[in-house]
This record gives sequence, C-alpha cells and structure tokens, in this order.
Amino acid sequence: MENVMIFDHPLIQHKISILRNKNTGTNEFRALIEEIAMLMGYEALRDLPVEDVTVETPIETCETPMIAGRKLAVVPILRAGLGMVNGILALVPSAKVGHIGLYRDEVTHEPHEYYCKLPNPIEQRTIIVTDPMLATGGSGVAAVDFIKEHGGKRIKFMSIIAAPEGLKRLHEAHPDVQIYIGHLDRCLNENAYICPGLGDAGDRIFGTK
Ligand SMILES: O=P(O)(O)OC[C@H]1O[C@H](OP(=O)(O)OP(=O)(O)O)[C@H](O)[C@@H]1O
Ligand SMILES: O=c1cc[nH]c(=O)[nH]1
Ligand SMILES: [Mg+2]
Repeated sequence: MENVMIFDHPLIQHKISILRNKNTGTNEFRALIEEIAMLMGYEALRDLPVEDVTVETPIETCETPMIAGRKLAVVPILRAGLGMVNGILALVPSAKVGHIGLYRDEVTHEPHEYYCKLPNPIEQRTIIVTDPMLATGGSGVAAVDFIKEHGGKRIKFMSIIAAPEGLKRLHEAHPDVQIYIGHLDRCLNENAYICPGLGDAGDRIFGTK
C-alpha cells in the first residue's frame, strides 16, 4: 500500500511484545510507548525539511544542514496519543505541539471530539498525528479531517498497533497521509478492541483502570 509503512525492526517488535503483556505495569508501559514513538519517529522524520546554516568548525567555515524544528508539529489524539509525544520531542525538541481530544463512545465506537488546539498557522508544517491504537479508524479519520479543515497539508499518522480494518479505513479516507504502524494485528473483537492488541492504551498509560 502506497504511503503505508509497517515496521519490522526487532527493537520495535520486542518492545511491543512487552507492551502486550497484561502484567506490564504503568511505569514500564509509559516508558515503552515513548521509546517506540522515538524509534518510529526516527524513520517517519526521514523527509523532514532541512535548511543550510553557516557553522565554523575548528578547521573552516561551512554550510551544513539543520532541521527547521519550527516546521514540525506533533498532534496527539488525547489521551493515549499524549504518551508518544515526548518520544518525538526527544528527536525534535523545538517542534510545536497541538492537541485533539477524542473519545470513543463505548456502544457505537464512534469518536466524539471534546478539545482541539492546533499550532497556528498550520499550513506550512509537517504534522505528525500520534495515537498508539488504530482500531476502527474512526478517531484517526476524524483527527485528520479536523487538521485538514484547519489547513494542514503534510500529515503523517503514527500508531503503534493497528487493526487491518482501521488501517484500510484511514488509508482510503486519506490516501495522501503517510501512515506508520509498529505492528499490524489480526482483527477487531465485538467491542472494537484490537486482537491480540494490548487492551486500552489510555488506561494503561495513565493507570486509570
Ligand atoms: O480507531 P478507533 O476505533 O477510533 O479507536 C482508537 C481510539 O480509541 C482509543 O481512545 P479512547 O477512546 O479509549 O480514549 P482515551 O485515549 O482517552 O482512552 C485510542 O487511543 C484511539 O484514540
Ligand atoms: O484495542 C484498542 C482499541 C481502541 N482503543 C484502545 O486503547 N485499544
Ligand atoms: Mg482509552
């Protein structure tokens, strides 16, 4: 699938396996989510724009590329996406951070928006949307719809675990969005949870269960 990258790096797979374990506690879970986001971000930011700056080395003056951090925005989908933000900021500390608050209705599984604040203007920025779980894809599609309505153009979407249903839905709704997935799982269950998945990512990151 064009614009879809599914990671097969052993470090990412190893860390995802620890996340899946129901006995992994909140501290370790949170740290792993951040580490995986950083590893995925390293690859997802491969095409980040750079600008030449003048630097004096001990030998001579040269023109050398640096990342224009102000051109990146990280936009987590609350709550669980928040857990990935510091992993990206460790790579690009000067990136701006927006927030989109969405929760899934427990019965219909439809996303409901409760908060949105994006860096302004957003048009010129590369935007990385983070959410560890891409299940039905409803939240991902709604978040990207929203960012596009606000003028966002260069959008990347990063999820640690995806169900085939959610990946297909997001890719079909937004084929221009570059999607990065840590692992593609088997399917959704009757409650729209990912199988085998890792349970409720937000609850596990914030210890709310
Ligand atoms: O692809 P979907 O079917 O839309 O499901 C995925 C969404 O569900 C979870 O959020 P949740 O509603 O549990 O909110 P939370 O992050 O606050 O726990 C998850 O973090 C995604 O945002
Ligand atoms: O498996 C799932 C599906 C949606 N949200 C989660 O946190 N986990
Ligand atoms: Mg949740």
